[in-house]
Amino acid sequence: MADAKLKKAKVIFVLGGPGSGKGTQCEKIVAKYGFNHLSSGDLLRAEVESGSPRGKELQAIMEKGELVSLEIVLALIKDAMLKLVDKSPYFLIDGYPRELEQGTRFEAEVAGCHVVLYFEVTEEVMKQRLLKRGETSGRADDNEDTILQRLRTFTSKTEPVIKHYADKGKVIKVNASGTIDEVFGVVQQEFAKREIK
Ligand SMILES: Nc1ncnc2c1ncn2[C@H]1C[C@H](O)[C@@H](COP(=O)(O)OP(=O)(O)O)O1
Ligand SMILES: [Mg+2]
Repeated sequence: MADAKLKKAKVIFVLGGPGSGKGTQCEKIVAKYGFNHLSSGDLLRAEVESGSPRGKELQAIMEKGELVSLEIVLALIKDAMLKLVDKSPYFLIDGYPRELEQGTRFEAEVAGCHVVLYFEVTEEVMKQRLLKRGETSGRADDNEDTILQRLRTFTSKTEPVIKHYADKGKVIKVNASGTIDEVFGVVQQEFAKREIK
């Protein structure tokens, strides 16, 4: 059920393949605009860290590069949003929706989608960035086999989500192959065009 408190929420779905720079750009957006940032991956990893039975189940799924159940992700995001909505109405929802049903269920049960920020970059660049990140991230899924599986999951499941929102004129497509500051420059221009501030 949608919560009245979340009516004022302005949701920005942040999408892009693994390693496209979603987390990096969200950090820069938060620093400049003060928006709330929720990464479904971070919320899930926090659940794993907690060592709960649900966390253990989640870990097994994530190590295979598969997607976890819709109900769990939705509940984690909604709880987190309720705690933050008084701080800023804008929410960067990073790495969600991963598949179309996640988007439609989110819009029905949590809040509407204001806009989708999509970071586009080639698979080769994503792979290189992730292998580099894997040297220090400690993330179990930053290894070559899992990376390939995650890229495949992105193409088959998440690209249709982008198409769905593009058909509604809601997608801001950003070429994410430049430097971090170049990419952020484009993000700021696009936000200004849409009076996102
Ligand atoms: N524009 C850019 N140029 C070079 N490296 C970048 C970059 N944006 C991000 N990175 C680095 C930071 C990370 O080590 C890695 C993946 O970035 P990330 O923000 O964690 O991606 P995502 O959250 O989309 O998986 O690539
Ligand atoms: Mg990330």
